[in-house]
Amino acid sequence: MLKKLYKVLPFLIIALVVSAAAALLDGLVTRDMMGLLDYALSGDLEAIRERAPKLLLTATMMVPLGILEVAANHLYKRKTNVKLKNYYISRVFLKNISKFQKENTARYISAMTNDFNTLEINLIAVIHTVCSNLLSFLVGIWLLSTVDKKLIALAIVLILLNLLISLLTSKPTKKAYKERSDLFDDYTTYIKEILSAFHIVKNYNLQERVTEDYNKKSEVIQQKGYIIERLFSFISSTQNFMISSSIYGIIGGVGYMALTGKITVGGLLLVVEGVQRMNWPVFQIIESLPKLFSSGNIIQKIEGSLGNTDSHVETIALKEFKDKIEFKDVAFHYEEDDTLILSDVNLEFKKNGKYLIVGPSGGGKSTLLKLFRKYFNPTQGSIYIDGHNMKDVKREDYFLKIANIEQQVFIFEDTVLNNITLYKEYSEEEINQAIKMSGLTDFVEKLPKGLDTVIYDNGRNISGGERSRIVIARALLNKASILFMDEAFASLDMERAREIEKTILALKDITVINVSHVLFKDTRDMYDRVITIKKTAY
Ligand SMILES: Nc1ncnc2c1ncn2[C@@H]1O[C@H](COP(=O)(O)OP(=O)(O)OP(=O)(O)O)[C@@H](O)[C@H]1O
Repeated sequence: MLKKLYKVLPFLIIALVVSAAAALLDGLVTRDMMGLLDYALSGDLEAIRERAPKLLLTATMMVPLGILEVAANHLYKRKTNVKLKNYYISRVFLKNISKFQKENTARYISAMTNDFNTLEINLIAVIHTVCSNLLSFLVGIWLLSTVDKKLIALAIVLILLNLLISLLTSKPTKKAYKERSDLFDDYTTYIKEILSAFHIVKNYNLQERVTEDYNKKSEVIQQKGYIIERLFSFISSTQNFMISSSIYGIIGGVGYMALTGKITVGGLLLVVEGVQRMNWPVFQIIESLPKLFSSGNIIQKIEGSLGNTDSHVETIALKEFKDKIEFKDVAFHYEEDDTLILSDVNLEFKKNGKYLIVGPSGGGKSTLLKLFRKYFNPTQGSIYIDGHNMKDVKREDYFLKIANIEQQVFIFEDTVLNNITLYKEYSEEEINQAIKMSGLTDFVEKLPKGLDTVIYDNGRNISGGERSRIVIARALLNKASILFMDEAFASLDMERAREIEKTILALKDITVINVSHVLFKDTRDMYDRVITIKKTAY
């Protein structure tokens, strides 16, 4: 993940160059002003007249440079945030479907919200803060060195002292941030759960209990936030003390030099100004370093959520489904349980054939479909597509050939049209045909804006049957070679289900594999084969 930061290095460099220019210009203005003060005290009006316009011009340039500095910093932060988030989401989508489904999605939500926010503040902003403050600090040293080079040694002592505090405090800071991030994972899971179970909470009058639990969890998170703040206030006050003592030491030293006539009044003020200029950057750097160090743990945690990816390399490209899919001596059990769900499966599915899979509840029908869909590989035996072991077939090629109609329907918060086409280009005729075949014509005609009507919140404003017909239209439009259906008609009335099933079974150029509890007498004969799965696991 850190490697991605190299890609935004040019933006960081631009931001720092602008910051350096602004700090240098500021330093020059300060130095020249103190010079003018010395001329004023010595009554040299000629020198003042000569230098004042130049100083005024230089000082005016500070305004546009300041604006540019803010803009460049903002650009760097924006680019970096977007880059890291892009990297994360694209890696998440590289995950195998089965592995992803096994994990708690709250982990990703927490990473994409809380952990990325922490990184934005503790890593992305801090990298810029540390570098730009270092530049301001160097300008401060330069100002001191124009008065007396020995003062640089004092500045170095100041840095070392504060660096030591940072290192000493970084360990507890790291720990507190990691604990807080883990707490956020649990918290997100919990919120996700109570919101998904909203109706159960209301129906069973569990509001009080849930509110109490929620308050307790919020309290723990707030407490952890308070511990982090307390830690930082301790760090800041110790640093304040160290920095103030060092500054007073330096000011005392140059005060003595001024009294003994070793430096001018302008020089004295320049030293005070230089020290002040070093004070703020040092404070900022030291405050930021523990945050920067704590980012390592968060990055590790984010990277951890990206693990668990399939390492098997698929080598076979599949241009077209030409002939058949065969299950040869296939047995399967889920990773976390040794009980065989399927065993001795020897089946052949011909291209454009129509197959119905029936069997008892828990018999393994959906599991068989998951093997078909490449969510899992068989524990024993193999599945072949056109003679190629399915395990080695590139999933992106295979997924282009298949369409799915499942019981669990997902509808995007978008128009009916986009939900049917899934943002791909189809002709009007193709779209109308899919709408007709899935029995959506009446529904679309009644909609206030027709196909442009927006469906809200996973289909809140439409019925279960309408949602499932949208998904049927989506699958038909996709013109896949193989259509997998898992209790696809469960939310439809018998009449409509039978009608759509007939339409689908009448399609010539598609292989249909339909898992269903229900077997209609009048569609039975339209299938090439009805396969009954027997329950293996008891
Ligand atoms: N992800 C999983 N991890 C472990 N066991 C699972 C998993 N999914 C399903 N099972 C188990 O596998 C068995 C078969 O489940 P499956 O969903 O394939 O059956 P099914 O025939 O489709 O049932 P139904 O008709 O009730 O949907 C069940 O005993 C189930 O508990």
